[in-house]
Amino acid sequence: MGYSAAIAGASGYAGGEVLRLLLGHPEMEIGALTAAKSAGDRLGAHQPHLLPLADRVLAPTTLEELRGHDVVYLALPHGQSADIARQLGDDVLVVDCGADFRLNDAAAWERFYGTPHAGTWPYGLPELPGQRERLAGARRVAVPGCHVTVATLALFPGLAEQLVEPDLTVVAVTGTSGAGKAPRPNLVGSEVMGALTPYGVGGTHRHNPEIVQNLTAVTGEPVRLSFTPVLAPLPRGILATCTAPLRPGATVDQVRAAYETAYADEPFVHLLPEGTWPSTAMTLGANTALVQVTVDPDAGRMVAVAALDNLTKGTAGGAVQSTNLALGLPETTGLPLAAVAP
Ligand SMILES: NC(=O)C1=CN([C@@H]2O[C@H](COP(=O)(O)OP(=O)(O)OC[C@H]3O[C@@H](n4cnc5c(N)ncnc54)[C@H](OP(=O)(O)O)[C@@H]3O)[C@@H](O)[C@H]2O)C=CC1
Ligand SMILES: CC(=O)N[C@@H](CCC(=O)OP(=O)(O)O)C(=O)O
Repeated sequence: MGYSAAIAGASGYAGGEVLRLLLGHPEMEIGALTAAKSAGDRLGAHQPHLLPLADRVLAPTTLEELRGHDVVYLALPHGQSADIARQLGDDVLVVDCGADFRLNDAAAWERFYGTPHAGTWPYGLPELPGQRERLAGARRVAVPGCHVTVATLALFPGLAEQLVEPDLTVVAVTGTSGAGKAPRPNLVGSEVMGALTPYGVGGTHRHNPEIVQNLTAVTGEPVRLSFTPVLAPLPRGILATCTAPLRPGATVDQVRAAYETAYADEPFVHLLPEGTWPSTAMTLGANTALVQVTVDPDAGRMVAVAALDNLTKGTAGGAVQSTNLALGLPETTGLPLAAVAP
């Protein structure tokens, strides 16, 4: 074992998925596990699927518990990461699954999160152009939001090759685990089961500025985005349907070639064979994003669809992938390519 890792927020969904992946990671030893009101409980009371760790006891989330590890994963509610991260030394790799350090633009942060901006860290989406270089050797990583990962991967190759106008629509159907474990009125079983429900409609969802940030960096032009998330009665998974107007003269062959080139060497992002469309079920538990793209000639638009597991490639898998890059390990170490089916 090369590195020790502490996990803050180990009783939550994101922390639990980080732990599931680290249990299969040959270079990682699992150190402190911390929580807030669950401190003092057995991990097994909150994560019964993580049998090898069931008898570990959750500690309070304090500096004393977290320091002394090579890597600290923060899987805490928004706004809880900055204080802890500030106190951990620069020799520690801190990987934040929350939003605190994702945005460059302090005004956008304050508009969507309503608190002062904590800062900006290297962004944990290795597939974005130039990002692997920024993650190599990093000591701080901001893991993207799950809707942001799926929308960015669905759209960036077409934008990067200037085949579509930066005037985007994204409708992302998402499973309920994206909302975390804390109970919410619209997330009780009888409200969710048998229903599809939009939320964060009309440009109000906090992932809007993060998607725009990523795609503006790719195009170098201002990006207009209409993003609508839809809650679905699934525990895991996001399916994003994304469209953009074709630029004059752009063809379906050029669009397909752009995606083939962008993803040819990617270990975790796969362009499916023509005619096969992604489904969330193809990605469950795997660190994969599956993509398909075509052109709707009557609408004059590119249509790109991507699926991933919000807890794996959408959070914890992205976190471990970025950890591998930051530590100089092979990027794929410990990360599953095979999903669970049916
Ligand atoms: N779920 C997802 O798909 C994704 C989640 N994320 C991000 O990951 C982070 C965690 O989300 P998720 O796991 O879903 O949330 P959960 O509600 O499932 O878990 C939250 C965790 O944080 C702990 N916690 C709560 N308040 C505090 C506090 N004040 N100090 C220390 N620990 C605290 C909880 O402990 P206790 O049990 O004791 O309350 C629990 O372990 C969030 O920032 C989220 O936005 C990012 C991408 C996707
Ligand atoms: C179903 C659901 O509520 N999903 C969450 C996605 C959470 C996520 O990706 O994480 P961050 O909160 O870290 O950005 C949402 O839309 O807010």
